Amino acid sequence: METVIEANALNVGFKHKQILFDLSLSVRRGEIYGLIGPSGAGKTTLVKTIIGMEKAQSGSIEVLTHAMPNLAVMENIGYMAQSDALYTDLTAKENLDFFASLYQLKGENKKKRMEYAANLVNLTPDLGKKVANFSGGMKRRLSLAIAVLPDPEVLILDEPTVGIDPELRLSIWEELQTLKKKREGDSCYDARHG
Ligand SMILES: Nc1ncnc2c1ncn2[C@@H]1O[C@H](COP(=O)(O)OP(=O)(O)OP(=O)(O)O)[C@@H](O)[C@H]1O
Repeated sequence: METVIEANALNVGFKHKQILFDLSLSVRRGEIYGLIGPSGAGKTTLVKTIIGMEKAQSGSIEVLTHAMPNLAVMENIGYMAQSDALYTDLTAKENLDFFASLYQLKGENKKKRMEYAANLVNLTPDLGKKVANFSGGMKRRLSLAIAVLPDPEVLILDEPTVGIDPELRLSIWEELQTLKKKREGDSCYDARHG
């Protein structure tokens, strides 16, 4: 099976602190790859290095066979950050619409993807509400909806179900499993605490 994320001998650090030491990993197409570790271990740092937001001091990182950072590859990665990057003055629907446009979605396909993503996280009834009035869990759910919007080949989720109730958490994981089976094109990278 094709490798979609390939990290080799990565060393990443900030000023005087080394965070990742000689780290290598390989994620194949269709694989759900979970990363578990204590707070501060470097999970988010690794995620950011994979998508090209942090620079490695040495080593290499390729996504979909391209060295990162690579703008075209970025468009094929759904990324849900640990802290929600949402426009709180806009409604949930306006946020989805904005990010859908960033992902170059248009017309009927854009509408379908927005409906699918909102439904995935049970936010359809709340689409008209301003995000400023959302709870923490609702913001997490909207962030997850945004990550899946473009139907990406690689889905990177940093603690996706924190603050989401157990029932919805289960249904989100079931849906991610379905996505993986259905498309064989989704690779999920999930960072969470052990
Ligand atoms: N931009 C930065 N500048 C300096 N230090 C940083 C920076 N980003 C992260 N760190 C440090 O790197 C270490 C790893 O942080 P990181 O966020 O990757 O951990 P984590 O495993 O994701 O933790 P958590 O589970 O709490 O989110 C921490 O000690 C953190 O303070």
